[in-house]
Amino acid sequence: LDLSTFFLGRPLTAPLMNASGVWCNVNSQLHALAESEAGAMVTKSCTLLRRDGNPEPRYHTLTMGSINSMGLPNEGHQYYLDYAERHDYENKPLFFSVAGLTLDDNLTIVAQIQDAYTPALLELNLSCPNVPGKAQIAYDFDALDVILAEISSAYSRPFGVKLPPYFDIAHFDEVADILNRYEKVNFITCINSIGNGLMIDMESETVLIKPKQGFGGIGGEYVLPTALANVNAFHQRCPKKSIIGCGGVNTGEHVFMHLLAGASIVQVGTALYEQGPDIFVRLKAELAQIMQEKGYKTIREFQGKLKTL
Ligand SMILES: C=Cc1c(C(=O)O)[nH]c(=O)[nH]c1=O
Repeated sequence: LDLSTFFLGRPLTAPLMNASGVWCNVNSQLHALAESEAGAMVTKSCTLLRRDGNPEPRYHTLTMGSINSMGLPNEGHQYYLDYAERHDYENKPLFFSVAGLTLDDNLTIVAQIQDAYTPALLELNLSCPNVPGKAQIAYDFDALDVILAEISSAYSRPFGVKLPPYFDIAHFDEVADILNRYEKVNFITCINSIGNGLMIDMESETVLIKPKQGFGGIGGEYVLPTALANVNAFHQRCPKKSIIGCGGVNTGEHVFMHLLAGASIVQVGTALYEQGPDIFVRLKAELAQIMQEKGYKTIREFQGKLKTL
């Protein structure tokens, strides 16, 4: 039974990795991911300089997922470049997430990744919903076009984008048209959290997190249908690009659904946050069990083969 998958010519031991921001802020967490059964891993989205992020409480577990308004806390881009230098790329590929606060910051960080000759793969995060006063780039289609043009000319290697969820077919069409104009964008990670949800504590009649009057990104089981739709929408519209699925994954069935919808790799966020890196052992076993029952020997046999009625 072959759970391995190929991504940009690289064999991965499993089509599983963390979602950026989860279990990947500091070296101890990155080391744990490197030692885990995940087939790849990604660093926390970084800014030019270190950030404390938003005031706490800024993450809360919900019955079917999570709400977060972390505010982009990270150790600054150099910290992750230092990690990328030490990472064992024979063990598993490393993705490097960047979420600069300005276009210039993004260009500065990307230039330094370029100069570092690191084998890490750039995942440009265009979808952070939690930096007060900063609208998501990927919801501003002109800004999206500009940043892709700028990064494409500043960065000589293929890269990927981390997108927020879209909820309108016209938006899938328009964003895919923009992405397809950039052949250097050779993977798309769908989805980031569903921005600016709100949950309430009945006993205290209060919001659950401190930042932004309680508004935060929603993750976990709640977002699975939206995540699958975005994976499939971009899989259909961007045939020359690979899709990395993210959103709502907590079982082998969820992994199978993301792969069937068109994902090549599946990221785990909320469930990883709650259960830790051992989750990859369980997800691999559950996916293998499902493939066994269905008579699939490799992921290629069903990947992207979602049927319609
Ligand atoms: C990079 C910031 C992000 C954050 C954050 O640091 O608040 N939370 C998310 O759910 N998605 C993000 O992209």
